[in-house]
Amino acid sequence: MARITLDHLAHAYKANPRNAEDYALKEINHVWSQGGAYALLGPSGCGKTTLLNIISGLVRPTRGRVLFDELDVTDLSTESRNIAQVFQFPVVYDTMTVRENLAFPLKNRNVPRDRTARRVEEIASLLDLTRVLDRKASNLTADMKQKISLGRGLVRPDVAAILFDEPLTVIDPHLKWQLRSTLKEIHRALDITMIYVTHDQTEALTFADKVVVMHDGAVVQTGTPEELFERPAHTFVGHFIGSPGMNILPCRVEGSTAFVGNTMISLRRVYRTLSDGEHIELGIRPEFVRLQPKGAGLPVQVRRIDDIGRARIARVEMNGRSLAASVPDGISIEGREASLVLDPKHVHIYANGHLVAGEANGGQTS
Ligand SMILES: Nc1ncnc2c1ncn2[C@@H]1O[C@H](COP(=O)(O)OP(=O)(O)OP(=O)(O)O)[C@@H](O)[C@H]1O
Repeated sequence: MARITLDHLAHAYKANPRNAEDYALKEINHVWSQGGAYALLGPSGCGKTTLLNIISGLVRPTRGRVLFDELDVTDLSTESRNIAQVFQFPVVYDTMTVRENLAFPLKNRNVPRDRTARRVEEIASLLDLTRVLDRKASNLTADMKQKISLGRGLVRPDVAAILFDEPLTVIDPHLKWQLRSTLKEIHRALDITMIYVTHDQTEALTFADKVVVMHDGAVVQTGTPEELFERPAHTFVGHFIGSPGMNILPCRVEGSTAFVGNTMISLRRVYRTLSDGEHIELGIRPEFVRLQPKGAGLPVQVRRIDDIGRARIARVEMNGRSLAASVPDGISIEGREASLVLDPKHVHIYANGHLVAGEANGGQTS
């Protein structure tokens, strides 16, 4: 079990990288605490697998170091790093029984037979595999085989960390939600550092205590699911997390007022530091925007209203830009013209994509 430190880590697949665009992974400094449950979340191509492969030792970084506790492992092979990995597709021995498959990583390391047997029973019970322990793996479904792969990853109690690379890809959708919460329970039971790579926000937010969001080769925010929702540090995080994602509107800001077109929006904070050359945007989640009949607020045109069970969401348009808003109970809109009212507590201001803290009216940054 280990704390994992990424120290000035960067990676370029091309030789002699010159500028930021040449790097698949831009410089990262990060500490994964011992025993933490982390998700590495981002769209395809953002560099997740590259980072995971650097931690596991499959890829040597162009720059920087990887430390497991105090030990520099940058030049150590995957085998000597003492980590377990679970991949997208099952890695099982078809000719062996489920019990033999689960025992394999322990047998390989000469763990005594009675300890192996106890651990296999424990892991099988956590993954609900007990009833198939003596069946041959070859006869099982892809779901079951992937559970065995998960079990093989989890069975060694002494690993520095377990790395999961999109482990639920082959799992049947109706079993996915169940396995997601099972993995979370397993993390609590085993106290091992776990890093879970996914492009699926639901998987990341269910599994992880801390989510590391990547975009275009860089970490744009590390935070709890609540922090990512309440205070996205980058417009990408606002847009990528949430369903629907955060509304982003170009604006102009003067002190504590934002101007979106001709509409003035009062802000809770004061923004004195924005400079002229920066691209300024206002971000607010649909949950904090109310659709109202035409009147005060941002003038919009309603395209449609979706009933998503727990709420009604309006899809609206403003100057060719699509936005989403909540529809309060009892509101009915005649025709297409309507207004949006923003809750100032949840309005964020971004400069060139990055959150600007602003100052509270008392003069403190917040
Ligand atoms: N072996 C390689 N050689 C050259 N470029 C690579 C190599 N592996 C990945 N890349 C590039 O590095 C970037 C990051 O890829 P990476 O696979 O790490 O992203 P990812 O977020 O894991 O995406 P996915 O979920 O699709 O695997 C991409 O632009 C990809 O094309």
